[in-house]
Amino acid sequence: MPYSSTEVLPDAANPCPTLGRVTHYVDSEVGRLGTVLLHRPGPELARLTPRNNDSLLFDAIPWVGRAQEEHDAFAAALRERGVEVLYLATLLAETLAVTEARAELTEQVLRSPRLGDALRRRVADHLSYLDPVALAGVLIAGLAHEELRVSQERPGGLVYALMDRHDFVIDPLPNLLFTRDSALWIGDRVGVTSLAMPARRRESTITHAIYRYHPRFAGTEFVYGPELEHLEGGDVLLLAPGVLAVGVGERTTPAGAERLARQVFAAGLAHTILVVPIAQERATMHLDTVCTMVDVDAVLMYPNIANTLSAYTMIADPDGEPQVDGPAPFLRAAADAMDLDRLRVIDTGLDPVTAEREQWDDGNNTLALAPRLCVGYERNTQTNAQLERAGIEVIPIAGSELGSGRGGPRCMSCPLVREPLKR
Ligand SMILES: NC(=[NH2+])NCCC[C@H](N)C(=O)O
Repeated sequence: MPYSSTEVLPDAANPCPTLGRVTHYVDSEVGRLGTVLLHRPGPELARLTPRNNDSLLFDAIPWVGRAQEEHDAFAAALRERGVEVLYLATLLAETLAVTEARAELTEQVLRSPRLGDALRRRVADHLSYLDPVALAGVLIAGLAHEELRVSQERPGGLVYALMDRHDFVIDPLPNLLFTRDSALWIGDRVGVTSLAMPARRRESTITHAIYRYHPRFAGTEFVYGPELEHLEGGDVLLLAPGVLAVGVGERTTPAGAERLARQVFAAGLAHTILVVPIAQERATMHLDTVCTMVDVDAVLMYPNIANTLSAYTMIADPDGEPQVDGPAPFLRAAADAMDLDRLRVIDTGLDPVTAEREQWDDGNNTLALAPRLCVGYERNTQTNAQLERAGIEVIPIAGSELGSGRGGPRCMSCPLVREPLKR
């Protein structure tokens, strides 16, 4: 079955420079991690206030300097294990050196109907003077009312005059930190996702531009686009080569899961998609908040739902049309699709209260660096102890500030290269 192409195997042991064409390839959650995309949090986090943190999807006001230290330690832990770390802001600045990319990203910001013509002209003029690094900074951290100078020669019009001092002319993107959600790789193709929450929609204009215009990604084919039905990367797990699980709930819609199935079937990237309904709540906004993989046949799962999670199985009929079957218990359906007798479950909590606390703090959201080796937040002591007992090594990282956005190591990383799993 042509669901993965073997001609494009990457050399994971051989890190590549940011510029120049490289082969990217991911066919599982656990194959040895070669390259990952991170975003070091910056001034966009300093935009969070008690007035806007809810709509910007943060549960607290992070201490920016400490969040950066925690993030640097996360990146260092990955590099120490031979992982190439790419930074989104660097790729964005390099992308903005391409004239079409700069024009497109600027135009997308200016298109906002909130601006009005006079302010739009003023913002266009302001942005036109910025070099690629500074423009990348504004696209990420936004532009505050106070940061835009207006005068008689450079008027901001009625909109600027009536704007609250605390409003943004360009909204910041504090959730770019969670690079998992705005794009995903399946095999050698990238999918730019379609984010559900208004505070995050503009993120995919950035990932779309990077993957279309940055020389490193020249020729990469797309398996999903931001104009399609809602789909977020945190909901997509590559259970095994050819087998995907897609959570549907607060973010990814059933229509998004069905669209992804059509696209991956048409591209020959998978033969089975398991669609997993999850509660439409903040605590379980993505499938990866309750389930991540830690070995080729093992998942770390929130115990309070492990036995109630169900799945609809989609396979392609001979015309490529998705056929839906189920629901069936998720663990059974997954094992069948993965051709295993059973999927091992590492239970995260000892009692329901500890489980609930550690799930909230992203205990279930681990990033596998290889089979049986993962990164997890150190604060989830009981979850990590359970993992160690099950023979999974945990690299603990601090996340007291990073965690205030409700995302753990998996959310904060988008793998671009993993060693292919042997089938
Ligand atoms: N893959 C994930 N679980 N991502 C977590 C994203 C958290 C982010 N604050 C949001 O609400 O969108």
